[in-house]
Amino acid sequence: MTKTVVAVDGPAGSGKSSVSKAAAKRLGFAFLDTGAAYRALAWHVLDAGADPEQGAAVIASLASFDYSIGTDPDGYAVHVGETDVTESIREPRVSAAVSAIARVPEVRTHLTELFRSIIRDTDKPGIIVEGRDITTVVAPDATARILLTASEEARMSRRSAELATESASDVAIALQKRDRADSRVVDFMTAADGVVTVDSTNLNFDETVDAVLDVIRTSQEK
Ligand SMILES: Nc1ncnc2c1ncn2[C@@H]1O[C@H](COP(=O)(O)OP(=O)(O)O)[C@@H](O)[C@H]1O
Ligand SMILES: Nc1ccn([C@@H]2O[C@H](COP(=O)(O)OP(=O)(O)O)[C@@H](O)[C@H]2O)c(=O)n1
Repeated sequence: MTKTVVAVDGPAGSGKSSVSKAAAKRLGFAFLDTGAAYRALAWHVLDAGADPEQGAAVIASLASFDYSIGTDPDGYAVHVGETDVTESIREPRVSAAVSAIARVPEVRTHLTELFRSIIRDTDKPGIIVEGRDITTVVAPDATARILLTASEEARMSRRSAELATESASDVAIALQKRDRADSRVVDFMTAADGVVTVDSTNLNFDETVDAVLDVIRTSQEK
């Protein structure tokens, strides 16, 4: 049986991770959070005391980047070497550093290869892969390709509801800044040819999961 690959892209806070995870659980599929890898590399660069703005230092750190991530949608751990970084990669200092390392072409090539090998190796009937360039670069031949969007206002209020320790305005500013920096590298605000847009602005969580499952079902029938 051929493996179903589902590619999901979109801006920060659009629901990529939570919605993809829920859809993967419903389908018995694996789930891959590619943003976690970019975050883990940013963590690794900071941990080594290197400057994430220095492309050469970031490229040099790839050699010692011993990364692993689980693909179980019920819970996955992210490791760099022996260190469990599942929680620490969500810290604001990592979020603030990640766009700088993500714009280095050598980083993108390295991580794209890693994602493709994880997709190849999964033993589940399918995998949902979410990020910024999955529909266009990592898996342009995916069975289903989805751009998950939501208004900036909805994305910011969802994200600030999650991060109780920070003020809503700090979260909003950081999110806008990261989206702006990221969209200079990859276009995740407009759907490429053949990519289906799911706008979750006026959908609740379950309705968004259902909309994504519908797109997957329709693509599998083709
Ligand atoms: N349609 C929706 N309606 C309400 N809340 C949502 C919806 N989709 C996602 N969320 C919530 O928004 C927050 C951000 O979602 P997340 O999956 O982390 O986004 P992303 O991975 O795109 O950054 C999460 O708390 C999630 O539960
Ligand atoms: N496919 C991807 C995924 C993430 N990224 C980068 O990784 C960062 C973190 O991604 P994420 O998906 O964890 O971010 P959130 O949208 O969940 O906050 C993004 O801000 C991008 O800089 C990327 O460049 N390409």
